[in-house]
Amino acid sequence: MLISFAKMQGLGNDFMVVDTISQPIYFNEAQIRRLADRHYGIGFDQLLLVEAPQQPDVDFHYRIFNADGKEVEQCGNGARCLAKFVKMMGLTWKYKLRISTLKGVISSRMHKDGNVTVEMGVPVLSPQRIPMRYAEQNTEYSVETHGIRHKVGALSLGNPHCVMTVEDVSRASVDDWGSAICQHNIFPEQVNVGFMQVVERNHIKLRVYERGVGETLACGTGACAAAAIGQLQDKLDKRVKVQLPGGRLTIDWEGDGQPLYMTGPAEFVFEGQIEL
Ligand SMILES: N[C@H](CCC[C@H](N)C(=O)O)C(=O)O
Repeated sequence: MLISFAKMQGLGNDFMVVDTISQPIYFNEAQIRRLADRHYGIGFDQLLLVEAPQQPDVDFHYRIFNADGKEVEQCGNGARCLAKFVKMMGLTWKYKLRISTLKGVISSRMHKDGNVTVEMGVPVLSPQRIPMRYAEQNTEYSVETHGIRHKVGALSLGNPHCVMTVEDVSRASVDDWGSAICQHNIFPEQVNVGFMQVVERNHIKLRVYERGVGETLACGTGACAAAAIGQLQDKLDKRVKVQLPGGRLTIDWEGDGQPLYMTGPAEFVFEGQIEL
């Protein structure tokens, strides 16, 4: 069976995007892993499936699968690419969309300069709902791996994130510490691990070890998590420029109980077909 897809990327975080409205298709974990392979397959960090809405006042439903084949709850860079994809493919004429995911509804707005702003929802801070095995909610938690006690902030944007502050991101042990913390038993569903360097109160550098992928060039929900955790720890202001290896996002957050807004680019790379 030939499947049409688009390859897209948001600051180098790359995606295979499939319209499953006009071509109803499902992929099992093994197929996703094969397609994600950068030698034997198409190569991507996440697979995004665009589906018809499952509830009123929503334009599309959107399913997200990491390169390891597992379905996850949210993807920020993917949401910007999806907004551009549905417009490009003529699935909508709208510039503002409401998009449901596994854990909630987000909304996107496309700007004339091609950038997309996504309202990413209200971050969840209670440990039990991240989920994280900690009784009390705090702005900082200790997570010990390899005899090192890491201090991290943690929250959920539908998907779980923790963020540590480092002096210099270019020297952070992203792979070693990232994989150890990601699989730490304090996070029953694993976790995305951010390494944040505070340059100024409105500017950070960030690298992210993503659950189910490893380090990516950019992570939209990771940028949101770092901006919010940095604000909660009184290190950052309400608007933060987040410099990731793949490029820059702007994150706005009015504080606890309010939604996060992420603004950045979304690029179409190529369209193709693949035999499943
Ligand atoms: N790896 C993440 C999903 C993708 C998030 C990222 N690509 C983004 O832009 O938010 C997780 O397992 O929760």
